[in-house]
Amino acid sequence: MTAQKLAAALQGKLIVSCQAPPGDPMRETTTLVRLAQSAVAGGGAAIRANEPAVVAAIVEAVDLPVIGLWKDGDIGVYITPTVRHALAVAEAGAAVVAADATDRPRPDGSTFAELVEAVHAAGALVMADVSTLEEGVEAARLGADFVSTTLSGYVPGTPKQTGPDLALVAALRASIDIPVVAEGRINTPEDAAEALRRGAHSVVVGTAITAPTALTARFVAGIARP
Ligand SMILES: CC(=O)N[C@H](C=O)[C@@H](O)[C@H](O)[C@H](O)COP(=O)(O)O
Repeated sequence: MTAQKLAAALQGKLIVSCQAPPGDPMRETTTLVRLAQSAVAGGGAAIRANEPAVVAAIVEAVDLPVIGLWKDGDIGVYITPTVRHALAVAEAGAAVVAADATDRPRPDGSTFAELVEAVHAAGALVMADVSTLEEGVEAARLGADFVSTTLSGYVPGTPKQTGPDLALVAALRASIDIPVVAEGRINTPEDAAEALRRGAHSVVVGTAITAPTALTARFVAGIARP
């Protein structure tokens, strides 16, 4: 699919992230496929999913574009950290490969520009997961098709917030021409609508829809006696 066609399909729409952390009972391929099917039934416009085997199973099971990634570890650059990871996600059938586009060193010594080139050569699009305005501007210059605020709050020096980084959404929207995706800590439908008002092209929601362990813990903390 071309970037223009996909962007048109996702404008103003909800992308549902169907992931589960290591050790979580939901981290099982058929369970994650069911989550993706539920996202389809509820009106989601695309799925974001982790790991080639899960991406492939969801591509097979649902008729929506899949934004794939491959998390490896949880420190430094861990979202699709190398060209090898990116190509495996593209080969699994993802329409879009999401990858860390921060300015930190990548484990294979490659550059984000090389990843973009390799993914495009494999026939997929690229979503740049960034933590700052500068990274988003650079990712757009390097040929990313979408920029997402995924990593704001998770990279040292970026604001720790309980909700989405709406200031980053607005700043990116004012600075680059490619679609800006709001992602990270979108906790409510109101957060999602506000992100669109602030200039997001689409919104990605994960935890608030697909993470019963984290949601249960949130309620448990909410009713704990002080
Ligand atoms: C920082 C990082 O590793 N983010 C990951 C990226 O794929 C996922 O763990 C998040 O669930 C996803 O970004 C959606 O965000 P939220 O779950 O807050 O709606």
